[in-house]
Amino acid sequence: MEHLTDKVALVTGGSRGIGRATAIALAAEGVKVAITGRHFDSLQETIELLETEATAVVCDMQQAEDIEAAVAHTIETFGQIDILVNNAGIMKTASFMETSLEDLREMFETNVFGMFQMMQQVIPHMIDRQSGDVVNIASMSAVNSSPQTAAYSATKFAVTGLTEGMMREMRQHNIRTFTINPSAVLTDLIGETSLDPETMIHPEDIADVIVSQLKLNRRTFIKTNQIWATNPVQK
Ligand SMILES: NC(=O)C1=CN([C@@H]2O[C@H](COP(=O)(O)OP(=O)(O)OC[C@H]3O[C@@H](n4cnc5c(N)ncnc54)[C@H](O)[C@@H]3O)[C@@H](O)[C@H]2O)C=CC1
Ligand SMILES: CC(=O)C(C)=O
Repeated sequence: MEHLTDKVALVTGGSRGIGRATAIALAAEGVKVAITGRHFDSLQETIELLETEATAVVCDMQQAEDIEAAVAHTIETFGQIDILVNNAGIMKTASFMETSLEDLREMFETNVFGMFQMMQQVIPHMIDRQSGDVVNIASMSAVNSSPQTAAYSATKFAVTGLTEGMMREMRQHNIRTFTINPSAVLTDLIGETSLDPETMIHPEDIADVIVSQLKLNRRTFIKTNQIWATNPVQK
């Protein structure tokens, strides 16, 4: 297994949920962490939980200049980026006929275009160093689409396509790319559910999967996974 100590990670959407749990888990491994999000105060709350060198940058994934600045800040602060965790995302649910074009656009802006721009900013640094790990959070909604989530699913199917093609181009540079497909995780994004929270996946479980995959010997990686709750029960 690889050690992650002294590597540098940039985690988007680090203010809560899966992003915060991932930042905490990476920090516990000795990784230096930069987190991004839209609100300074909630980013600061995460920073206080990190037992490592850490920095926070306000960055709206819908703004290209914010993404550029966040990457520049991370490189200035830590000198490199070894691990990019593309986690920031939004979900708006509605029946197909009630889905507005505006909501579809907003989800694509954050979940796909933001991720695309973040990768285009970070990957050149990884190519220069002939090493790097990109972790893209897709979803089980990238595998199956369902009533009420056609538009969200479309963004996550797009994440899969974007990620796989990029991965096939970049592995010649020793850049590993992991697509993570969780089913329902207990976070603000999922909101109220009919499931007993204790039986759902918790954000820390996803963080554990990410850390364990990153620790694999660099000659190998898990291209895509599917993370399910073992026995989700109704409340
Ligand atoms: N919670 C769930 O059941 C599942 C979530 N996912 C994915 O996991 C990722 C993280 O979601 P959760 O932690 O569950 O949600 P969350 O709502 O708790 O956290 C989302 C994070 O993304 C950030 N974010 C949203 N829009 C942004 C923008 N325009 N610019 C910058 N940051 C922005 C938020 O501020 C927050 O930090 C998302 O990509 C989501 O689609 C995937 C499968 C299941
Ligand atoms: C929210 C989400 O992406 C699920 C339940 O797969």
